[in-house]
Amino acid sequence: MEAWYMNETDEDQRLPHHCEPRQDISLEKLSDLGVLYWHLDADKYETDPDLQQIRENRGYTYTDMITCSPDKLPNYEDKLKSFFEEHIHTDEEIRFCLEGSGYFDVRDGDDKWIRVWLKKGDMIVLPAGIYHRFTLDTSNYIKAMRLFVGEPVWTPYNRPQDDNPIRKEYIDNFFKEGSSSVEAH
Ligand SMILES: CSCCC(=O)/C(O)=C/O
Ligand SMILES: [Fe+2]
Repeated sequence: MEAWYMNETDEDQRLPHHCEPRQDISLEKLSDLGVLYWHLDADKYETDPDLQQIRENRGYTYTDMITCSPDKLPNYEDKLKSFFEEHIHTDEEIRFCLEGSGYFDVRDGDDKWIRVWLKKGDMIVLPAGIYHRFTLDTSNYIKAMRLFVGEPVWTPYNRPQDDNPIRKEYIDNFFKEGSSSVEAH
């Protein structure tokens, strides 16, 4: 997994959008934003004890698969457009990349975009309430496992969501005085 601050030019969203010079982001910085990461064996996902352990620890009872590519995803253009609208969810968004790759963009505490490049074997958790979006990269292909606690609710709430209780809870947990990420700096 690689992550970096984005340049916010109008270039194609599928390009990397590195700053010049590039500004890489550590896993620690991502965890300060509530973003969790593991690298697992994507070829063993059906029997992998490490994946099983994460599912048990975090209560991920539901799984399904999504393939995003022009020929595999129904309503491809509309779906990709809506994935790239900045939004939050009221639950975690959990994705485990089994094939291909794609970009999850998340906002940091200063409202800057961090681009997280998810590749085969990478598993990411975006916390409820974090502003984010998704795009394919130039490979135009990702197959991912989607995990969820209980019955899935995929509803996106597009920005602005400043009065949404889940957004407020996210801010309180990660950016208010006394929260773990603020104390760490
Ligand atoms: C590779 S999963 C597609 C993106 C998605 O499901 C989502 O909800 C983005 O926010
Ligand atoms: Fe999302």
